[in-house]
Amino acid sequence: MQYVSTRGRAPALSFSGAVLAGLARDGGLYVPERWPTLSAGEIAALAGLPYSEVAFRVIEPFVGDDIPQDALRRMIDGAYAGFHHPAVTPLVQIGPNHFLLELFHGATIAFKDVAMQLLARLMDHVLAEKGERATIVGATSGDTGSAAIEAFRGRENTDIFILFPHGRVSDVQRRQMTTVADANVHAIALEGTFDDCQAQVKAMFNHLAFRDRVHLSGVNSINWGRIVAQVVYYFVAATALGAPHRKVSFTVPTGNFGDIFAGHVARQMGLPIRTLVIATNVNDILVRTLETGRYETRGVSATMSPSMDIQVSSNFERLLFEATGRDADAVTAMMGSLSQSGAFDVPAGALAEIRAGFAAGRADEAETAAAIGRMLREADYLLDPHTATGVVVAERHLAGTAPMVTLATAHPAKFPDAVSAASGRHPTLPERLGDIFARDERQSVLANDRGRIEDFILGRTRAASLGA
Ligand SMILES: Cc1ncc(COP(=O)(O)O)c(C=O)c1O
Ligand SMILES: N[C@@H](CCOP(=O)(O)O)C(=O)O
Repeated sequence: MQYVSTRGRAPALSFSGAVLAGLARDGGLYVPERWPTLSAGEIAALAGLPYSEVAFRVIEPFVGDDIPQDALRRMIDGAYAGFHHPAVTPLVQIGPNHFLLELFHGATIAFKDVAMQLLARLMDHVLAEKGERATIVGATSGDTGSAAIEAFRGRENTDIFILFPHGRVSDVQRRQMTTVADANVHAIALEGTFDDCQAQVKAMFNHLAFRDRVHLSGVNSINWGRIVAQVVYYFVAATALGAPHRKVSFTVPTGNFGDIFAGHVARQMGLPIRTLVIATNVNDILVRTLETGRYETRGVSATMSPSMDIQVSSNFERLLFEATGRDADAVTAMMGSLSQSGAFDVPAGALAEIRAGFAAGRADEAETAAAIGRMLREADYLLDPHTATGVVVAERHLAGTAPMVTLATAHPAKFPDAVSAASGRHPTLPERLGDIFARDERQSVLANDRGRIEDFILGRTRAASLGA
């Protein structure tokens, strides 16, 4: 399987190449040259299998002969052995036709662990095969960073630098990043927003001399390795609810559009998904885009679901590529307009295509808080604020016979202040994180300046000497 860039001007790469590259050299995102499909029989056979077996069957067609099958199996088994629930991503019913897919049973109690645990193993494998080291950079609004640090800490072949918006993540999220003592881990509090962090990461990728010198690689959902691992749980949930014999809908709390794009991939592979519902907080650029056809950035507002306080939603580029019939020139023009003027218009045909497969809705702060309180009273279930936005929006789309699965993307204890204010109940941190407030913190506060960030990385990465 080869991977092509959404901007059409970077060389096609193998699976390993796309995973190591992160962002394509033309600024685009890698997607497979075609979608592998599973037949209805193959999908039906997934029901009830262990999570890691489903993962192998879903991921293997994207890898092909690039990684030996036994090595891929070992990495998948290792990635999910450490989860704290036997089902890895269990389903919980919260209403007559409404289910939560709990994605927070990994080490850092957010959905990012599901993909990051595998991505770290894939990268380690590929780097070891090549005898290389890499410098990993990532931008986080709180959850990607902690999951990435946990997955890459202490690994010999990688140094990891995570940029998070100074003062805009929860205390638990920050401490998950700043209390890790391993020498290859660097937590950078950037003076800016998440969008600034993400823009700096992309700028470093587009600074080719720096990129090559430090063997830059990325762990955000711009990396195809993240998306492919997230496709798996759509199959797990849908087959548990009767797919392929009946359709299932999903509501996805959305920011960077990686998680819901994974749902789109599952559908392209043959999983009968009725609707993919995009749920946002008041940072609702995607909802406005579906309503008006114009993608237009505005100032970002701080909310009780900070991981979704995002304006530039990276993976939407992958959907635009799909919806324009893989027209790389059209995508390049839209992304050019976005970086120049902060906006672009989605062509009418592409917009119709997107609207056919996706719905979208926003939940404001009051609605989100009310949902947290109500779910505790009615279902004795404590939602985290991101999941709560999903529940609010999902409830508007429950009509019909297809079961609705809302992705529960984080554990409420990651956001204790917001959750206790909304519900009156203080969520308890799982025991494995119990000492997080007793550990020493280590972070570097940096200005929002690419030169300063690159100097910081050059002074600390072990990959630079190899690439110099
Ligand atoms: C808890 C939580 N929910 C939802 C999201 C949004 O996911 P995505 O960026 O894949 O759209 C994020 C951040 O990515 C998150 O950390
Ligand atoms: N909400 C995310 C933002 C980055 O998303 P990613 O999926 O592209 O890594 C976070 O928690 O950091």
